[in-house]
Amino acid sequence: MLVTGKEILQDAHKKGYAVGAFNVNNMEIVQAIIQAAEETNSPVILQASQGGLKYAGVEYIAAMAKVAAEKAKVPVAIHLDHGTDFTQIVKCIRNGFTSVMIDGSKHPFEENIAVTKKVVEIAHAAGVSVEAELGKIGGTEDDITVDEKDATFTDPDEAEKFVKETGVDYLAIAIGTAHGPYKGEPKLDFDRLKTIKERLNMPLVLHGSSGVPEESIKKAVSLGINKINIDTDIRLAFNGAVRDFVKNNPDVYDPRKILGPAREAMKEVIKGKMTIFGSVDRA
Ligand SMILES: O=C(COP(=O)(O)O)N(O)CCCOP(=O)(O)O
Ligand SMILES: [Zn+2]
Repeated sequence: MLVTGKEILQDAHKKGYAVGAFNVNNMEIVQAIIQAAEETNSPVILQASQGGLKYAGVEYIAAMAKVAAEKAKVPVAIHLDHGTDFTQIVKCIRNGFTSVMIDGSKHPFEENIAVTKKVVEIAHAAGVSVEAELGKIGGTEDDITVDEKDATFTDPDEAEKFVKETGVDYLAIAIGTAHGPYKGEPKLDFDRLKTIKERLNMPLVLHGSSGVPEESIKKAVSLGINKINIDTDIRLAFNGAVRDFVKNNPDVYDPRKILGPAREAMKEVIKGKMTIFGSVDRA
């Protein structure tokens, strides 16, 4: 059933588990996520970045996600990931998204507060939940690039002021993760996470979670992470399955036969994440 991000994440926050937020760019990815959620009885967040909306069109993403959510036997929220453009954010709200991220992390602190407050006001008026970002999460994906040196961790004092002044529902924090594939093993600042959780006592979000070792993810969940963003690991599962199939079936040209195994491979990866996050049987 279609719910807001806040409904899903408040439960996760209260009971100490995390919910996967998986990026969608086409029908097979949407189906893989929903199948994984139903097979594990997990709540789940379908999310699209601005890059994903550019690729598929907001109407297509919204239509697929709404059908999927309304038919699903588990709670599903539809989330805009890394929204930076106010018009785009309003467009998502008008298209039925139940959660939006305003990523003001590239602005100075006071400006991040200002842009975030503006989105909270309009989103809450429409019954839509809001995620914001404080501190800079490094790494590269299609539309997001933050150099290592510019990646700055979230300051607990600033986080307290930020949340009080903006009224956001959940906060993406920078504690050592980065978007996209890792070169070495990411070292997460768990002490910082613990302090921020104690000070804010609200749902927290981890970006750049693909490739983070399982024990680090479990420790982050135990210390208060409740929404975990995954994109790269889904891309890698899709990519591997398609390449394998095409290599082994050079004469097959039916997209259903090529994309079907990719859907299955993505589903298995996503079910594994839900187990690690602790969202299994929480629906
Ligand atoms: O935090 C994450 C996922 O990080 P991961 O890929 O490292 O799992 N995200 O917000 C996904 C960002 C995807 O952006 P784009 O569609 O522009 O490439
Ligand atoms: Zn992200």
